Amino acid sequence: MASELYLITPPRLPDVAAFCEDLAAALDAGPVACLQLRLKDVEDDAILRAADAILPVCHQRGVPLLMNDRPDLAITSGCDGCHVGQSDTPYAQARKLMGPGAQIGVTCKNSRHLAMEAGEAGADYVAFGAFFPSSTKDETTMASVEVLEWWAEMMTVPCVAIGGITQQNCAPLVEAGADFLAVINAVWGYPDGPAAGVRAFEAVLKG
Ligand SMILES: Cc1ncc(COP(=O)(O)OP(=O)(O)O)c(N)n1
Ligand SMILES: Cc1nc(C(=O)O)sc1CCOP(=O)(O)O
Ligand SMILES: [Mg+2]
Repeated sequence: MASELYLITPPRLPDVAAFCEDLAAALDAGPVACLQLRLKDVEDDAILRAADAILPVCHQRGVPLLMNDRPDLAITSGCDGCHVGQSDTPYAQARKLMGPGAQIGVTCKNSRHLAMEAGEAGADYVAFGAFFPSSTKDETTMASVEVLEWWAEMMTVPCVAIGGITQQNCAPLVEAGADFLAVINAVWGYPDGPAAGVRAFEAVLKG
């Protein structure tokens, strides 16, 4: 069983140019399956400027960029897809806006029902979490490893695990069958820098 790294940006990017240097180093350090641009409480203009700078860094390395929350901004900025939560644009509307070629994922917390609904509707992945307390996001629903095991055994739609995941605690999620581990702080806040954070995940994930 193999899991891949799904990287998410920090929630604020005060210096986008400096972030792009860190991002390039991180993507060059080891395998990253995709990047999600997740800026919270930030003006649309700033999100679009960030996407403009980040997109070439990703695409030069063959890494798709997904926009969090906002399929409309995903389209404007040329992102490859988007991630929507249960309080965001509904999946069906996101798909209608972005079209069949976009990669669209849906937050399903710890709910088999939400995941089956999203999977049947055509989501490219379902996301379960939070598996551990997160220093990035306070308000989360805790998820169990069992929901991952059940999904991985029963379904073919890929599943993402998120929430407080680190190089040290991710092994049970990998064993449970998570296709992707979505990570913020364990890479961007890694003591030796983001590139070292990606390398540390690579070492764990390749077993
Ligand atoms: C891969 C992935 N999984 C879950 C989330 C959380 O989405 P949501 O519940 O909409 O919360 P916010 O991220 O918008 O705060 C995610 N972004 N990515
Ligand atoms: C964005 C997000 N969504 C979550 C959920 O449970 O749906 S947890 C989370 C934060 C993930 O960041 P970190 O890897 O730093 O914990
Ligand atoms: Mg959201």
